[in-house]
Amino acid sequence: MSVMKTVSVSNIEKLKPEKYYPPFIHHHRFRFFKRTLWSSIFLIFILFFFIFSPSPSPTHTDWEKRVTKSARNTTASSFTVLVTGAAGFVGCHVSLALKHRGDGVLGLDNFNRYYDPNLKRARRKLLTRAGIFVVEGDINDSQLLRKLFDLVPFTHVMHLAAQAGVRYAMQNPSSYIHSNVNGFVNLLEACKLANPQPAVVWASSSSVYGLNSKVPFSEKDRTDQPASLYAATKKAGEEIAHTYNHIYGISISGLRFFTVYGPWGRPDMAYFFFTKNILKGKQITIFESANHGTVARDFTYIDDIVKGCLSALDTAKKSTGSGGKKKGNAQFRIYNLGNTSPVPVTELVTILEKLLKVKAKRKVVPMPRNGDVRFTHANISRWQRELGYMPATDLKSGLSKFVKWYLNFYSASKKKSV
Ligand SMILES: O=C(O)[C@H]1O[C@H](OP(=O)(O)OP(=O)(O)OC[C@H]2O[C@@H](n3ccc(=O)[nH]c3=O)[C@H](O)[C@@H]2O)[C@H](O)[C@@H](O)[C@@H]1O
Repeated sequence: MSVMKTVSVSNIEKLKPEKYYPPFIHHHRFRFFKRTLWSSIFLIFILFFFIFSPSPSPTHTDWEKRVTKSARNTTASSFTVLVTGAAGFVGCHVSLALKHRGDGVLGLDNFNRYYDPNLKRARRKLLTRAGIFVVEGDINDSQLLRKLFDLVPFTHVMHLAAQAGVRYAMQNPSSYIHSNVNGFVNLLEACKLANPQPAVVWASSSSVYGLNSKVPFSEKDRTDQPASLYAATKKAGEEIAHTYNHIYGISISGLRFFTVYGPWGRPDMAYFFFTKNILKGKQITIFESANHGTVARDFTYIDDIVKGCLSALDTAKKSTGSGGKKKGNAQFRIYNLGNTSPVPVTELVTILEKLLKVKAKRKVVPMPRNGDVRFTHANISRWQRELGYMPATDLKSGLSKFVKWYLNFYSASKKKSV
């Protein structure tokens, strides 16, 4: 008002177009400007968020749907199987075979870094294509296991998750206890409480025969002199399995695998890294026993092992307990799954040389004290008699299939990375 008084009318006329505003209007304009600015910034931020944020992670219900869909079987008489270690070598093959014949399969794998996780992820791609969902998680995670058992009434658990490898046990002993002892107990705890209780088929190892010298190894032979911590944890697994069978009525079948090899195999195994090194022109170290003695293995081809696993699942009887209570004696079995035809490691190298058409740079050294045993040889009469199967693949044919896969897989990955 005071301003109005001191300014003449003609001056006012002049001032108007020059935008004279009283102070309160100035104040409003400034607030309005500030608000608009902040709203625009906010809007831009929201826009950016929607445009550039990664696609939303699946909701919990999506995850549950994937779990139940994957585990759905095609006929009422087929199985619903939880396969632990599904992204592993044997796990991947067994999962595919089960799905192929109409069983519902849910995979579980922790994708650890013991060997190249890219290979595990490539195996997972195969499984996904076949309609198998692999849950990324550890068998030590009780909450996760409980959730899976709540969602799916598994009829069977094919337990193949483990810390594998004989020699690595000297570098990382606790990983063997973590997976092969703690993990196994944790899984059996979940099976014990499940309703219905599933029948469990799991992978033990030929290494439980340890320092035994009587061949071929029979399931009736002693298994109390393991040569490695790996073997000791597998032996512990067999005893733990017996306890859960005895107290809780879980039907359990242990399969003693004999040096399994084949396509999609494990890079930590000799046949695999020998192939890699022979192709690269690198030296390979071949162990020999005392007095230039032969070191040999009863190498068993993956397809034969898969058939062994499936026949063990097919002949597994139901568990008798429920909700942690035993209602009667349950089935307890152990089988050797071997080829029953041991081959010296030197011979394995000769076969690889022929298949790869490259001469290996061999260095023969005395077998270090690393947990390895001199030889393995399976007596498989029980497998034949009770599961009705005989392995059908000799080392030469099996390695030929492996080499074909190896060359294909790694030349394809190389092309992709270029
Ligand atoms: O059958 C089994 O129970 C076991 O078979 C394999 O263990 P292994 O038989 O020792 O297989 P590799 O590690 O592939 O060794 C095969 C042979 O090559 C020999 N070898 C290994 C490494 C090397 O540098 N040089 C060498 O001569 C070993 O002494 C052995 O005789 C697996 O690694 C174990 O996980 C499995 O449980």
